Amino acid sequence: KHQKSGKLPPGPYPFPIIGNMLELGKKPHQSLAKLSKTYGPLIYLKIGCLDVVVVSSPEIAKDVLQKYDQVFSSRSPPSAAMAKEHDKLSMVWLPAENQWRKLRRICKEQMFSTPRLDASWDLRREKLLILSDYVNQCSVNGRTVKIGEAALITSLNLMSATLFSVEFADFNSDSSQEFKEVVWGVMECIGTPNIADYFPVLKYYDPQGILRRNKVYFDKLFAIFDGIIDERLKSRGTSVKNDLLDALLDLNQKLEPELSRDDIKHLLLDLFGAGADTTSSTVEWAMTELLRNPEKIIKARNELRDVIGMKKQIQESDISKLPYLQAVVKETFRLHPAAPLLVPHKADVDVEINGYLVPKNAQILVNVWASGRDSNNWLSPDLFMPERFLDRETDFQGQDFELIPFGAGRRICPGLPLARRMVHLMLATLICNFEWKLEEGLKLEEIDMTERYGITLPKAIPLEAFPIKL
Ligand code: HEM
Repeated sequence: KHQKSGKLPPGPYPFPIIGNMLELGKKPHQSLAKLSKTYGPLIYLKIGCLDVVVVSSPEIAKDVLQKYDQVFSSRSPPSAAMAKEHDKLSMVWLPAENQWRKLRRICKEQMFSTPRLDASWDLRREKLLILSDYVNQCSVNGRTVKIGEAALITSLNLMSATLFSVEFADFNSDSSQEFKEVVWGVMECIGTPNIADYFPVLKYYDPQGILRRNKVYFDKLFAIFDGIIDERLKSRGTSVKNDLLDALLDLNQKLEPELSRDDIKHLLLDLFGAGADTTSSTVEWAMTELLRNPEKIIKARNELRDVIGMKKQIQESDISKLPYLQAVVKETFRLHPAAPLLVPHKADVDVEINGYLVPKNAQILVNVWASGRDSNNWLSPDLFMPERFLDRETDFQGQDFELIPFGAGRRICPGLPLARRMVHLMLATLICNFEWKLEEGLKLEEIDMTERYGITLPKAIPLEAFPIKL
């Protein structure tokens, strides 16, 4: 039981039983940003039975994610994550202890380190050609491209290439549709506000049926993974792929296995679940901002042409030579962080922050969406202005707390190095050899900018535009 002596952070007055639940509304990141304007950068809410503490300034985010990192690195898994005992096996939801540390280490060593990523680049290269061919076809046939969908299929392709050299999501195939829908379904289940998360007695009743739906999606996904694993086990004798799946199976087949088959399937689920939608919605927002700002897309294209030349395919090693494109990506992360409240952390013990008590077991939300749009941190925060990053060193790798779309500290997104490559590559592919026209009659300033809240923050109305081959 936590000591009641300390003073809780300020916040709106809670109603009986539901507490401040109604304050969250349909877009919690926006409602919470508003509340922090009234109550300050550290606020306290009671949501049902849950203590919730919301952080909205870089300074306090640094306290939580760096200074007191150790006591704020647990999670309280949402009840949707209990499907197939995912909460007990998953890198995303495990507490920051041994099994979690092992999974993070394996991912880093086998997949996300620079040498590993450089070595798997060839597998990703052709998936970008598929994207470019698809856009080209749309241009020939005078059809629009749904940017978010094309980016999602490409993310799934790039990730399945990196993870197990297999292609799931061909642009037209049935299997791609199914895989895409399953991944979307999982995201929706985890992202839908679930009353059972705020009233633990409801956990086992699953009043909204979210847990049941999620189980069905997990079963489908595991059936796909089982198929891939079985096939690989058969072919391993004769051919070596040397991808993540081979590395995981090596660990599984050691005399004293480091990973069970279940561990492997839950890990793959985490990687696809956490990586696909975040990456593709970032690309969709970047293209949306660029289409609204024609002079900026031209600037980005000119830079690409200077550096890589016309018609040539971008290489991952080119990214570091493209400061303007990098600035476009940073500016997109500032205004449209894919996980606006990060993934909730949990306090293991009572901690005093900024003179206030953050009680044990409180859920900690870091509102990176709010600090990205806060005029205390940014000049003209509402303007899309990549130029602001050209003369400052700020990066999104977890050191500069005014820009932490991937979090910071020990829970920082492990997929960051791959995500960084994928986002730049997809954008470069879409920008370099194509001009984009909006649908008939739609004016630049009419592009809808509404966000749809979930665990990620995609555009509510998908962006569609006509490509014109240059
Ligand atoms: C633009 C793309 C991406 C963004 C914005 C993003 C953002 C994030 C954020 C904010 C977190 C939570 C950090 C925290 O708890 O404080 C996270 C966790 C995670 N991300 Fe990403 N991510 C992206 C892409 C990826 C990719 C491509 C992968 C894998 C291939 C991935 C795998 C994960 C995993 C496994 C976790 C959980 C880590 C843990 O709890 O220890 N993410 N990501």
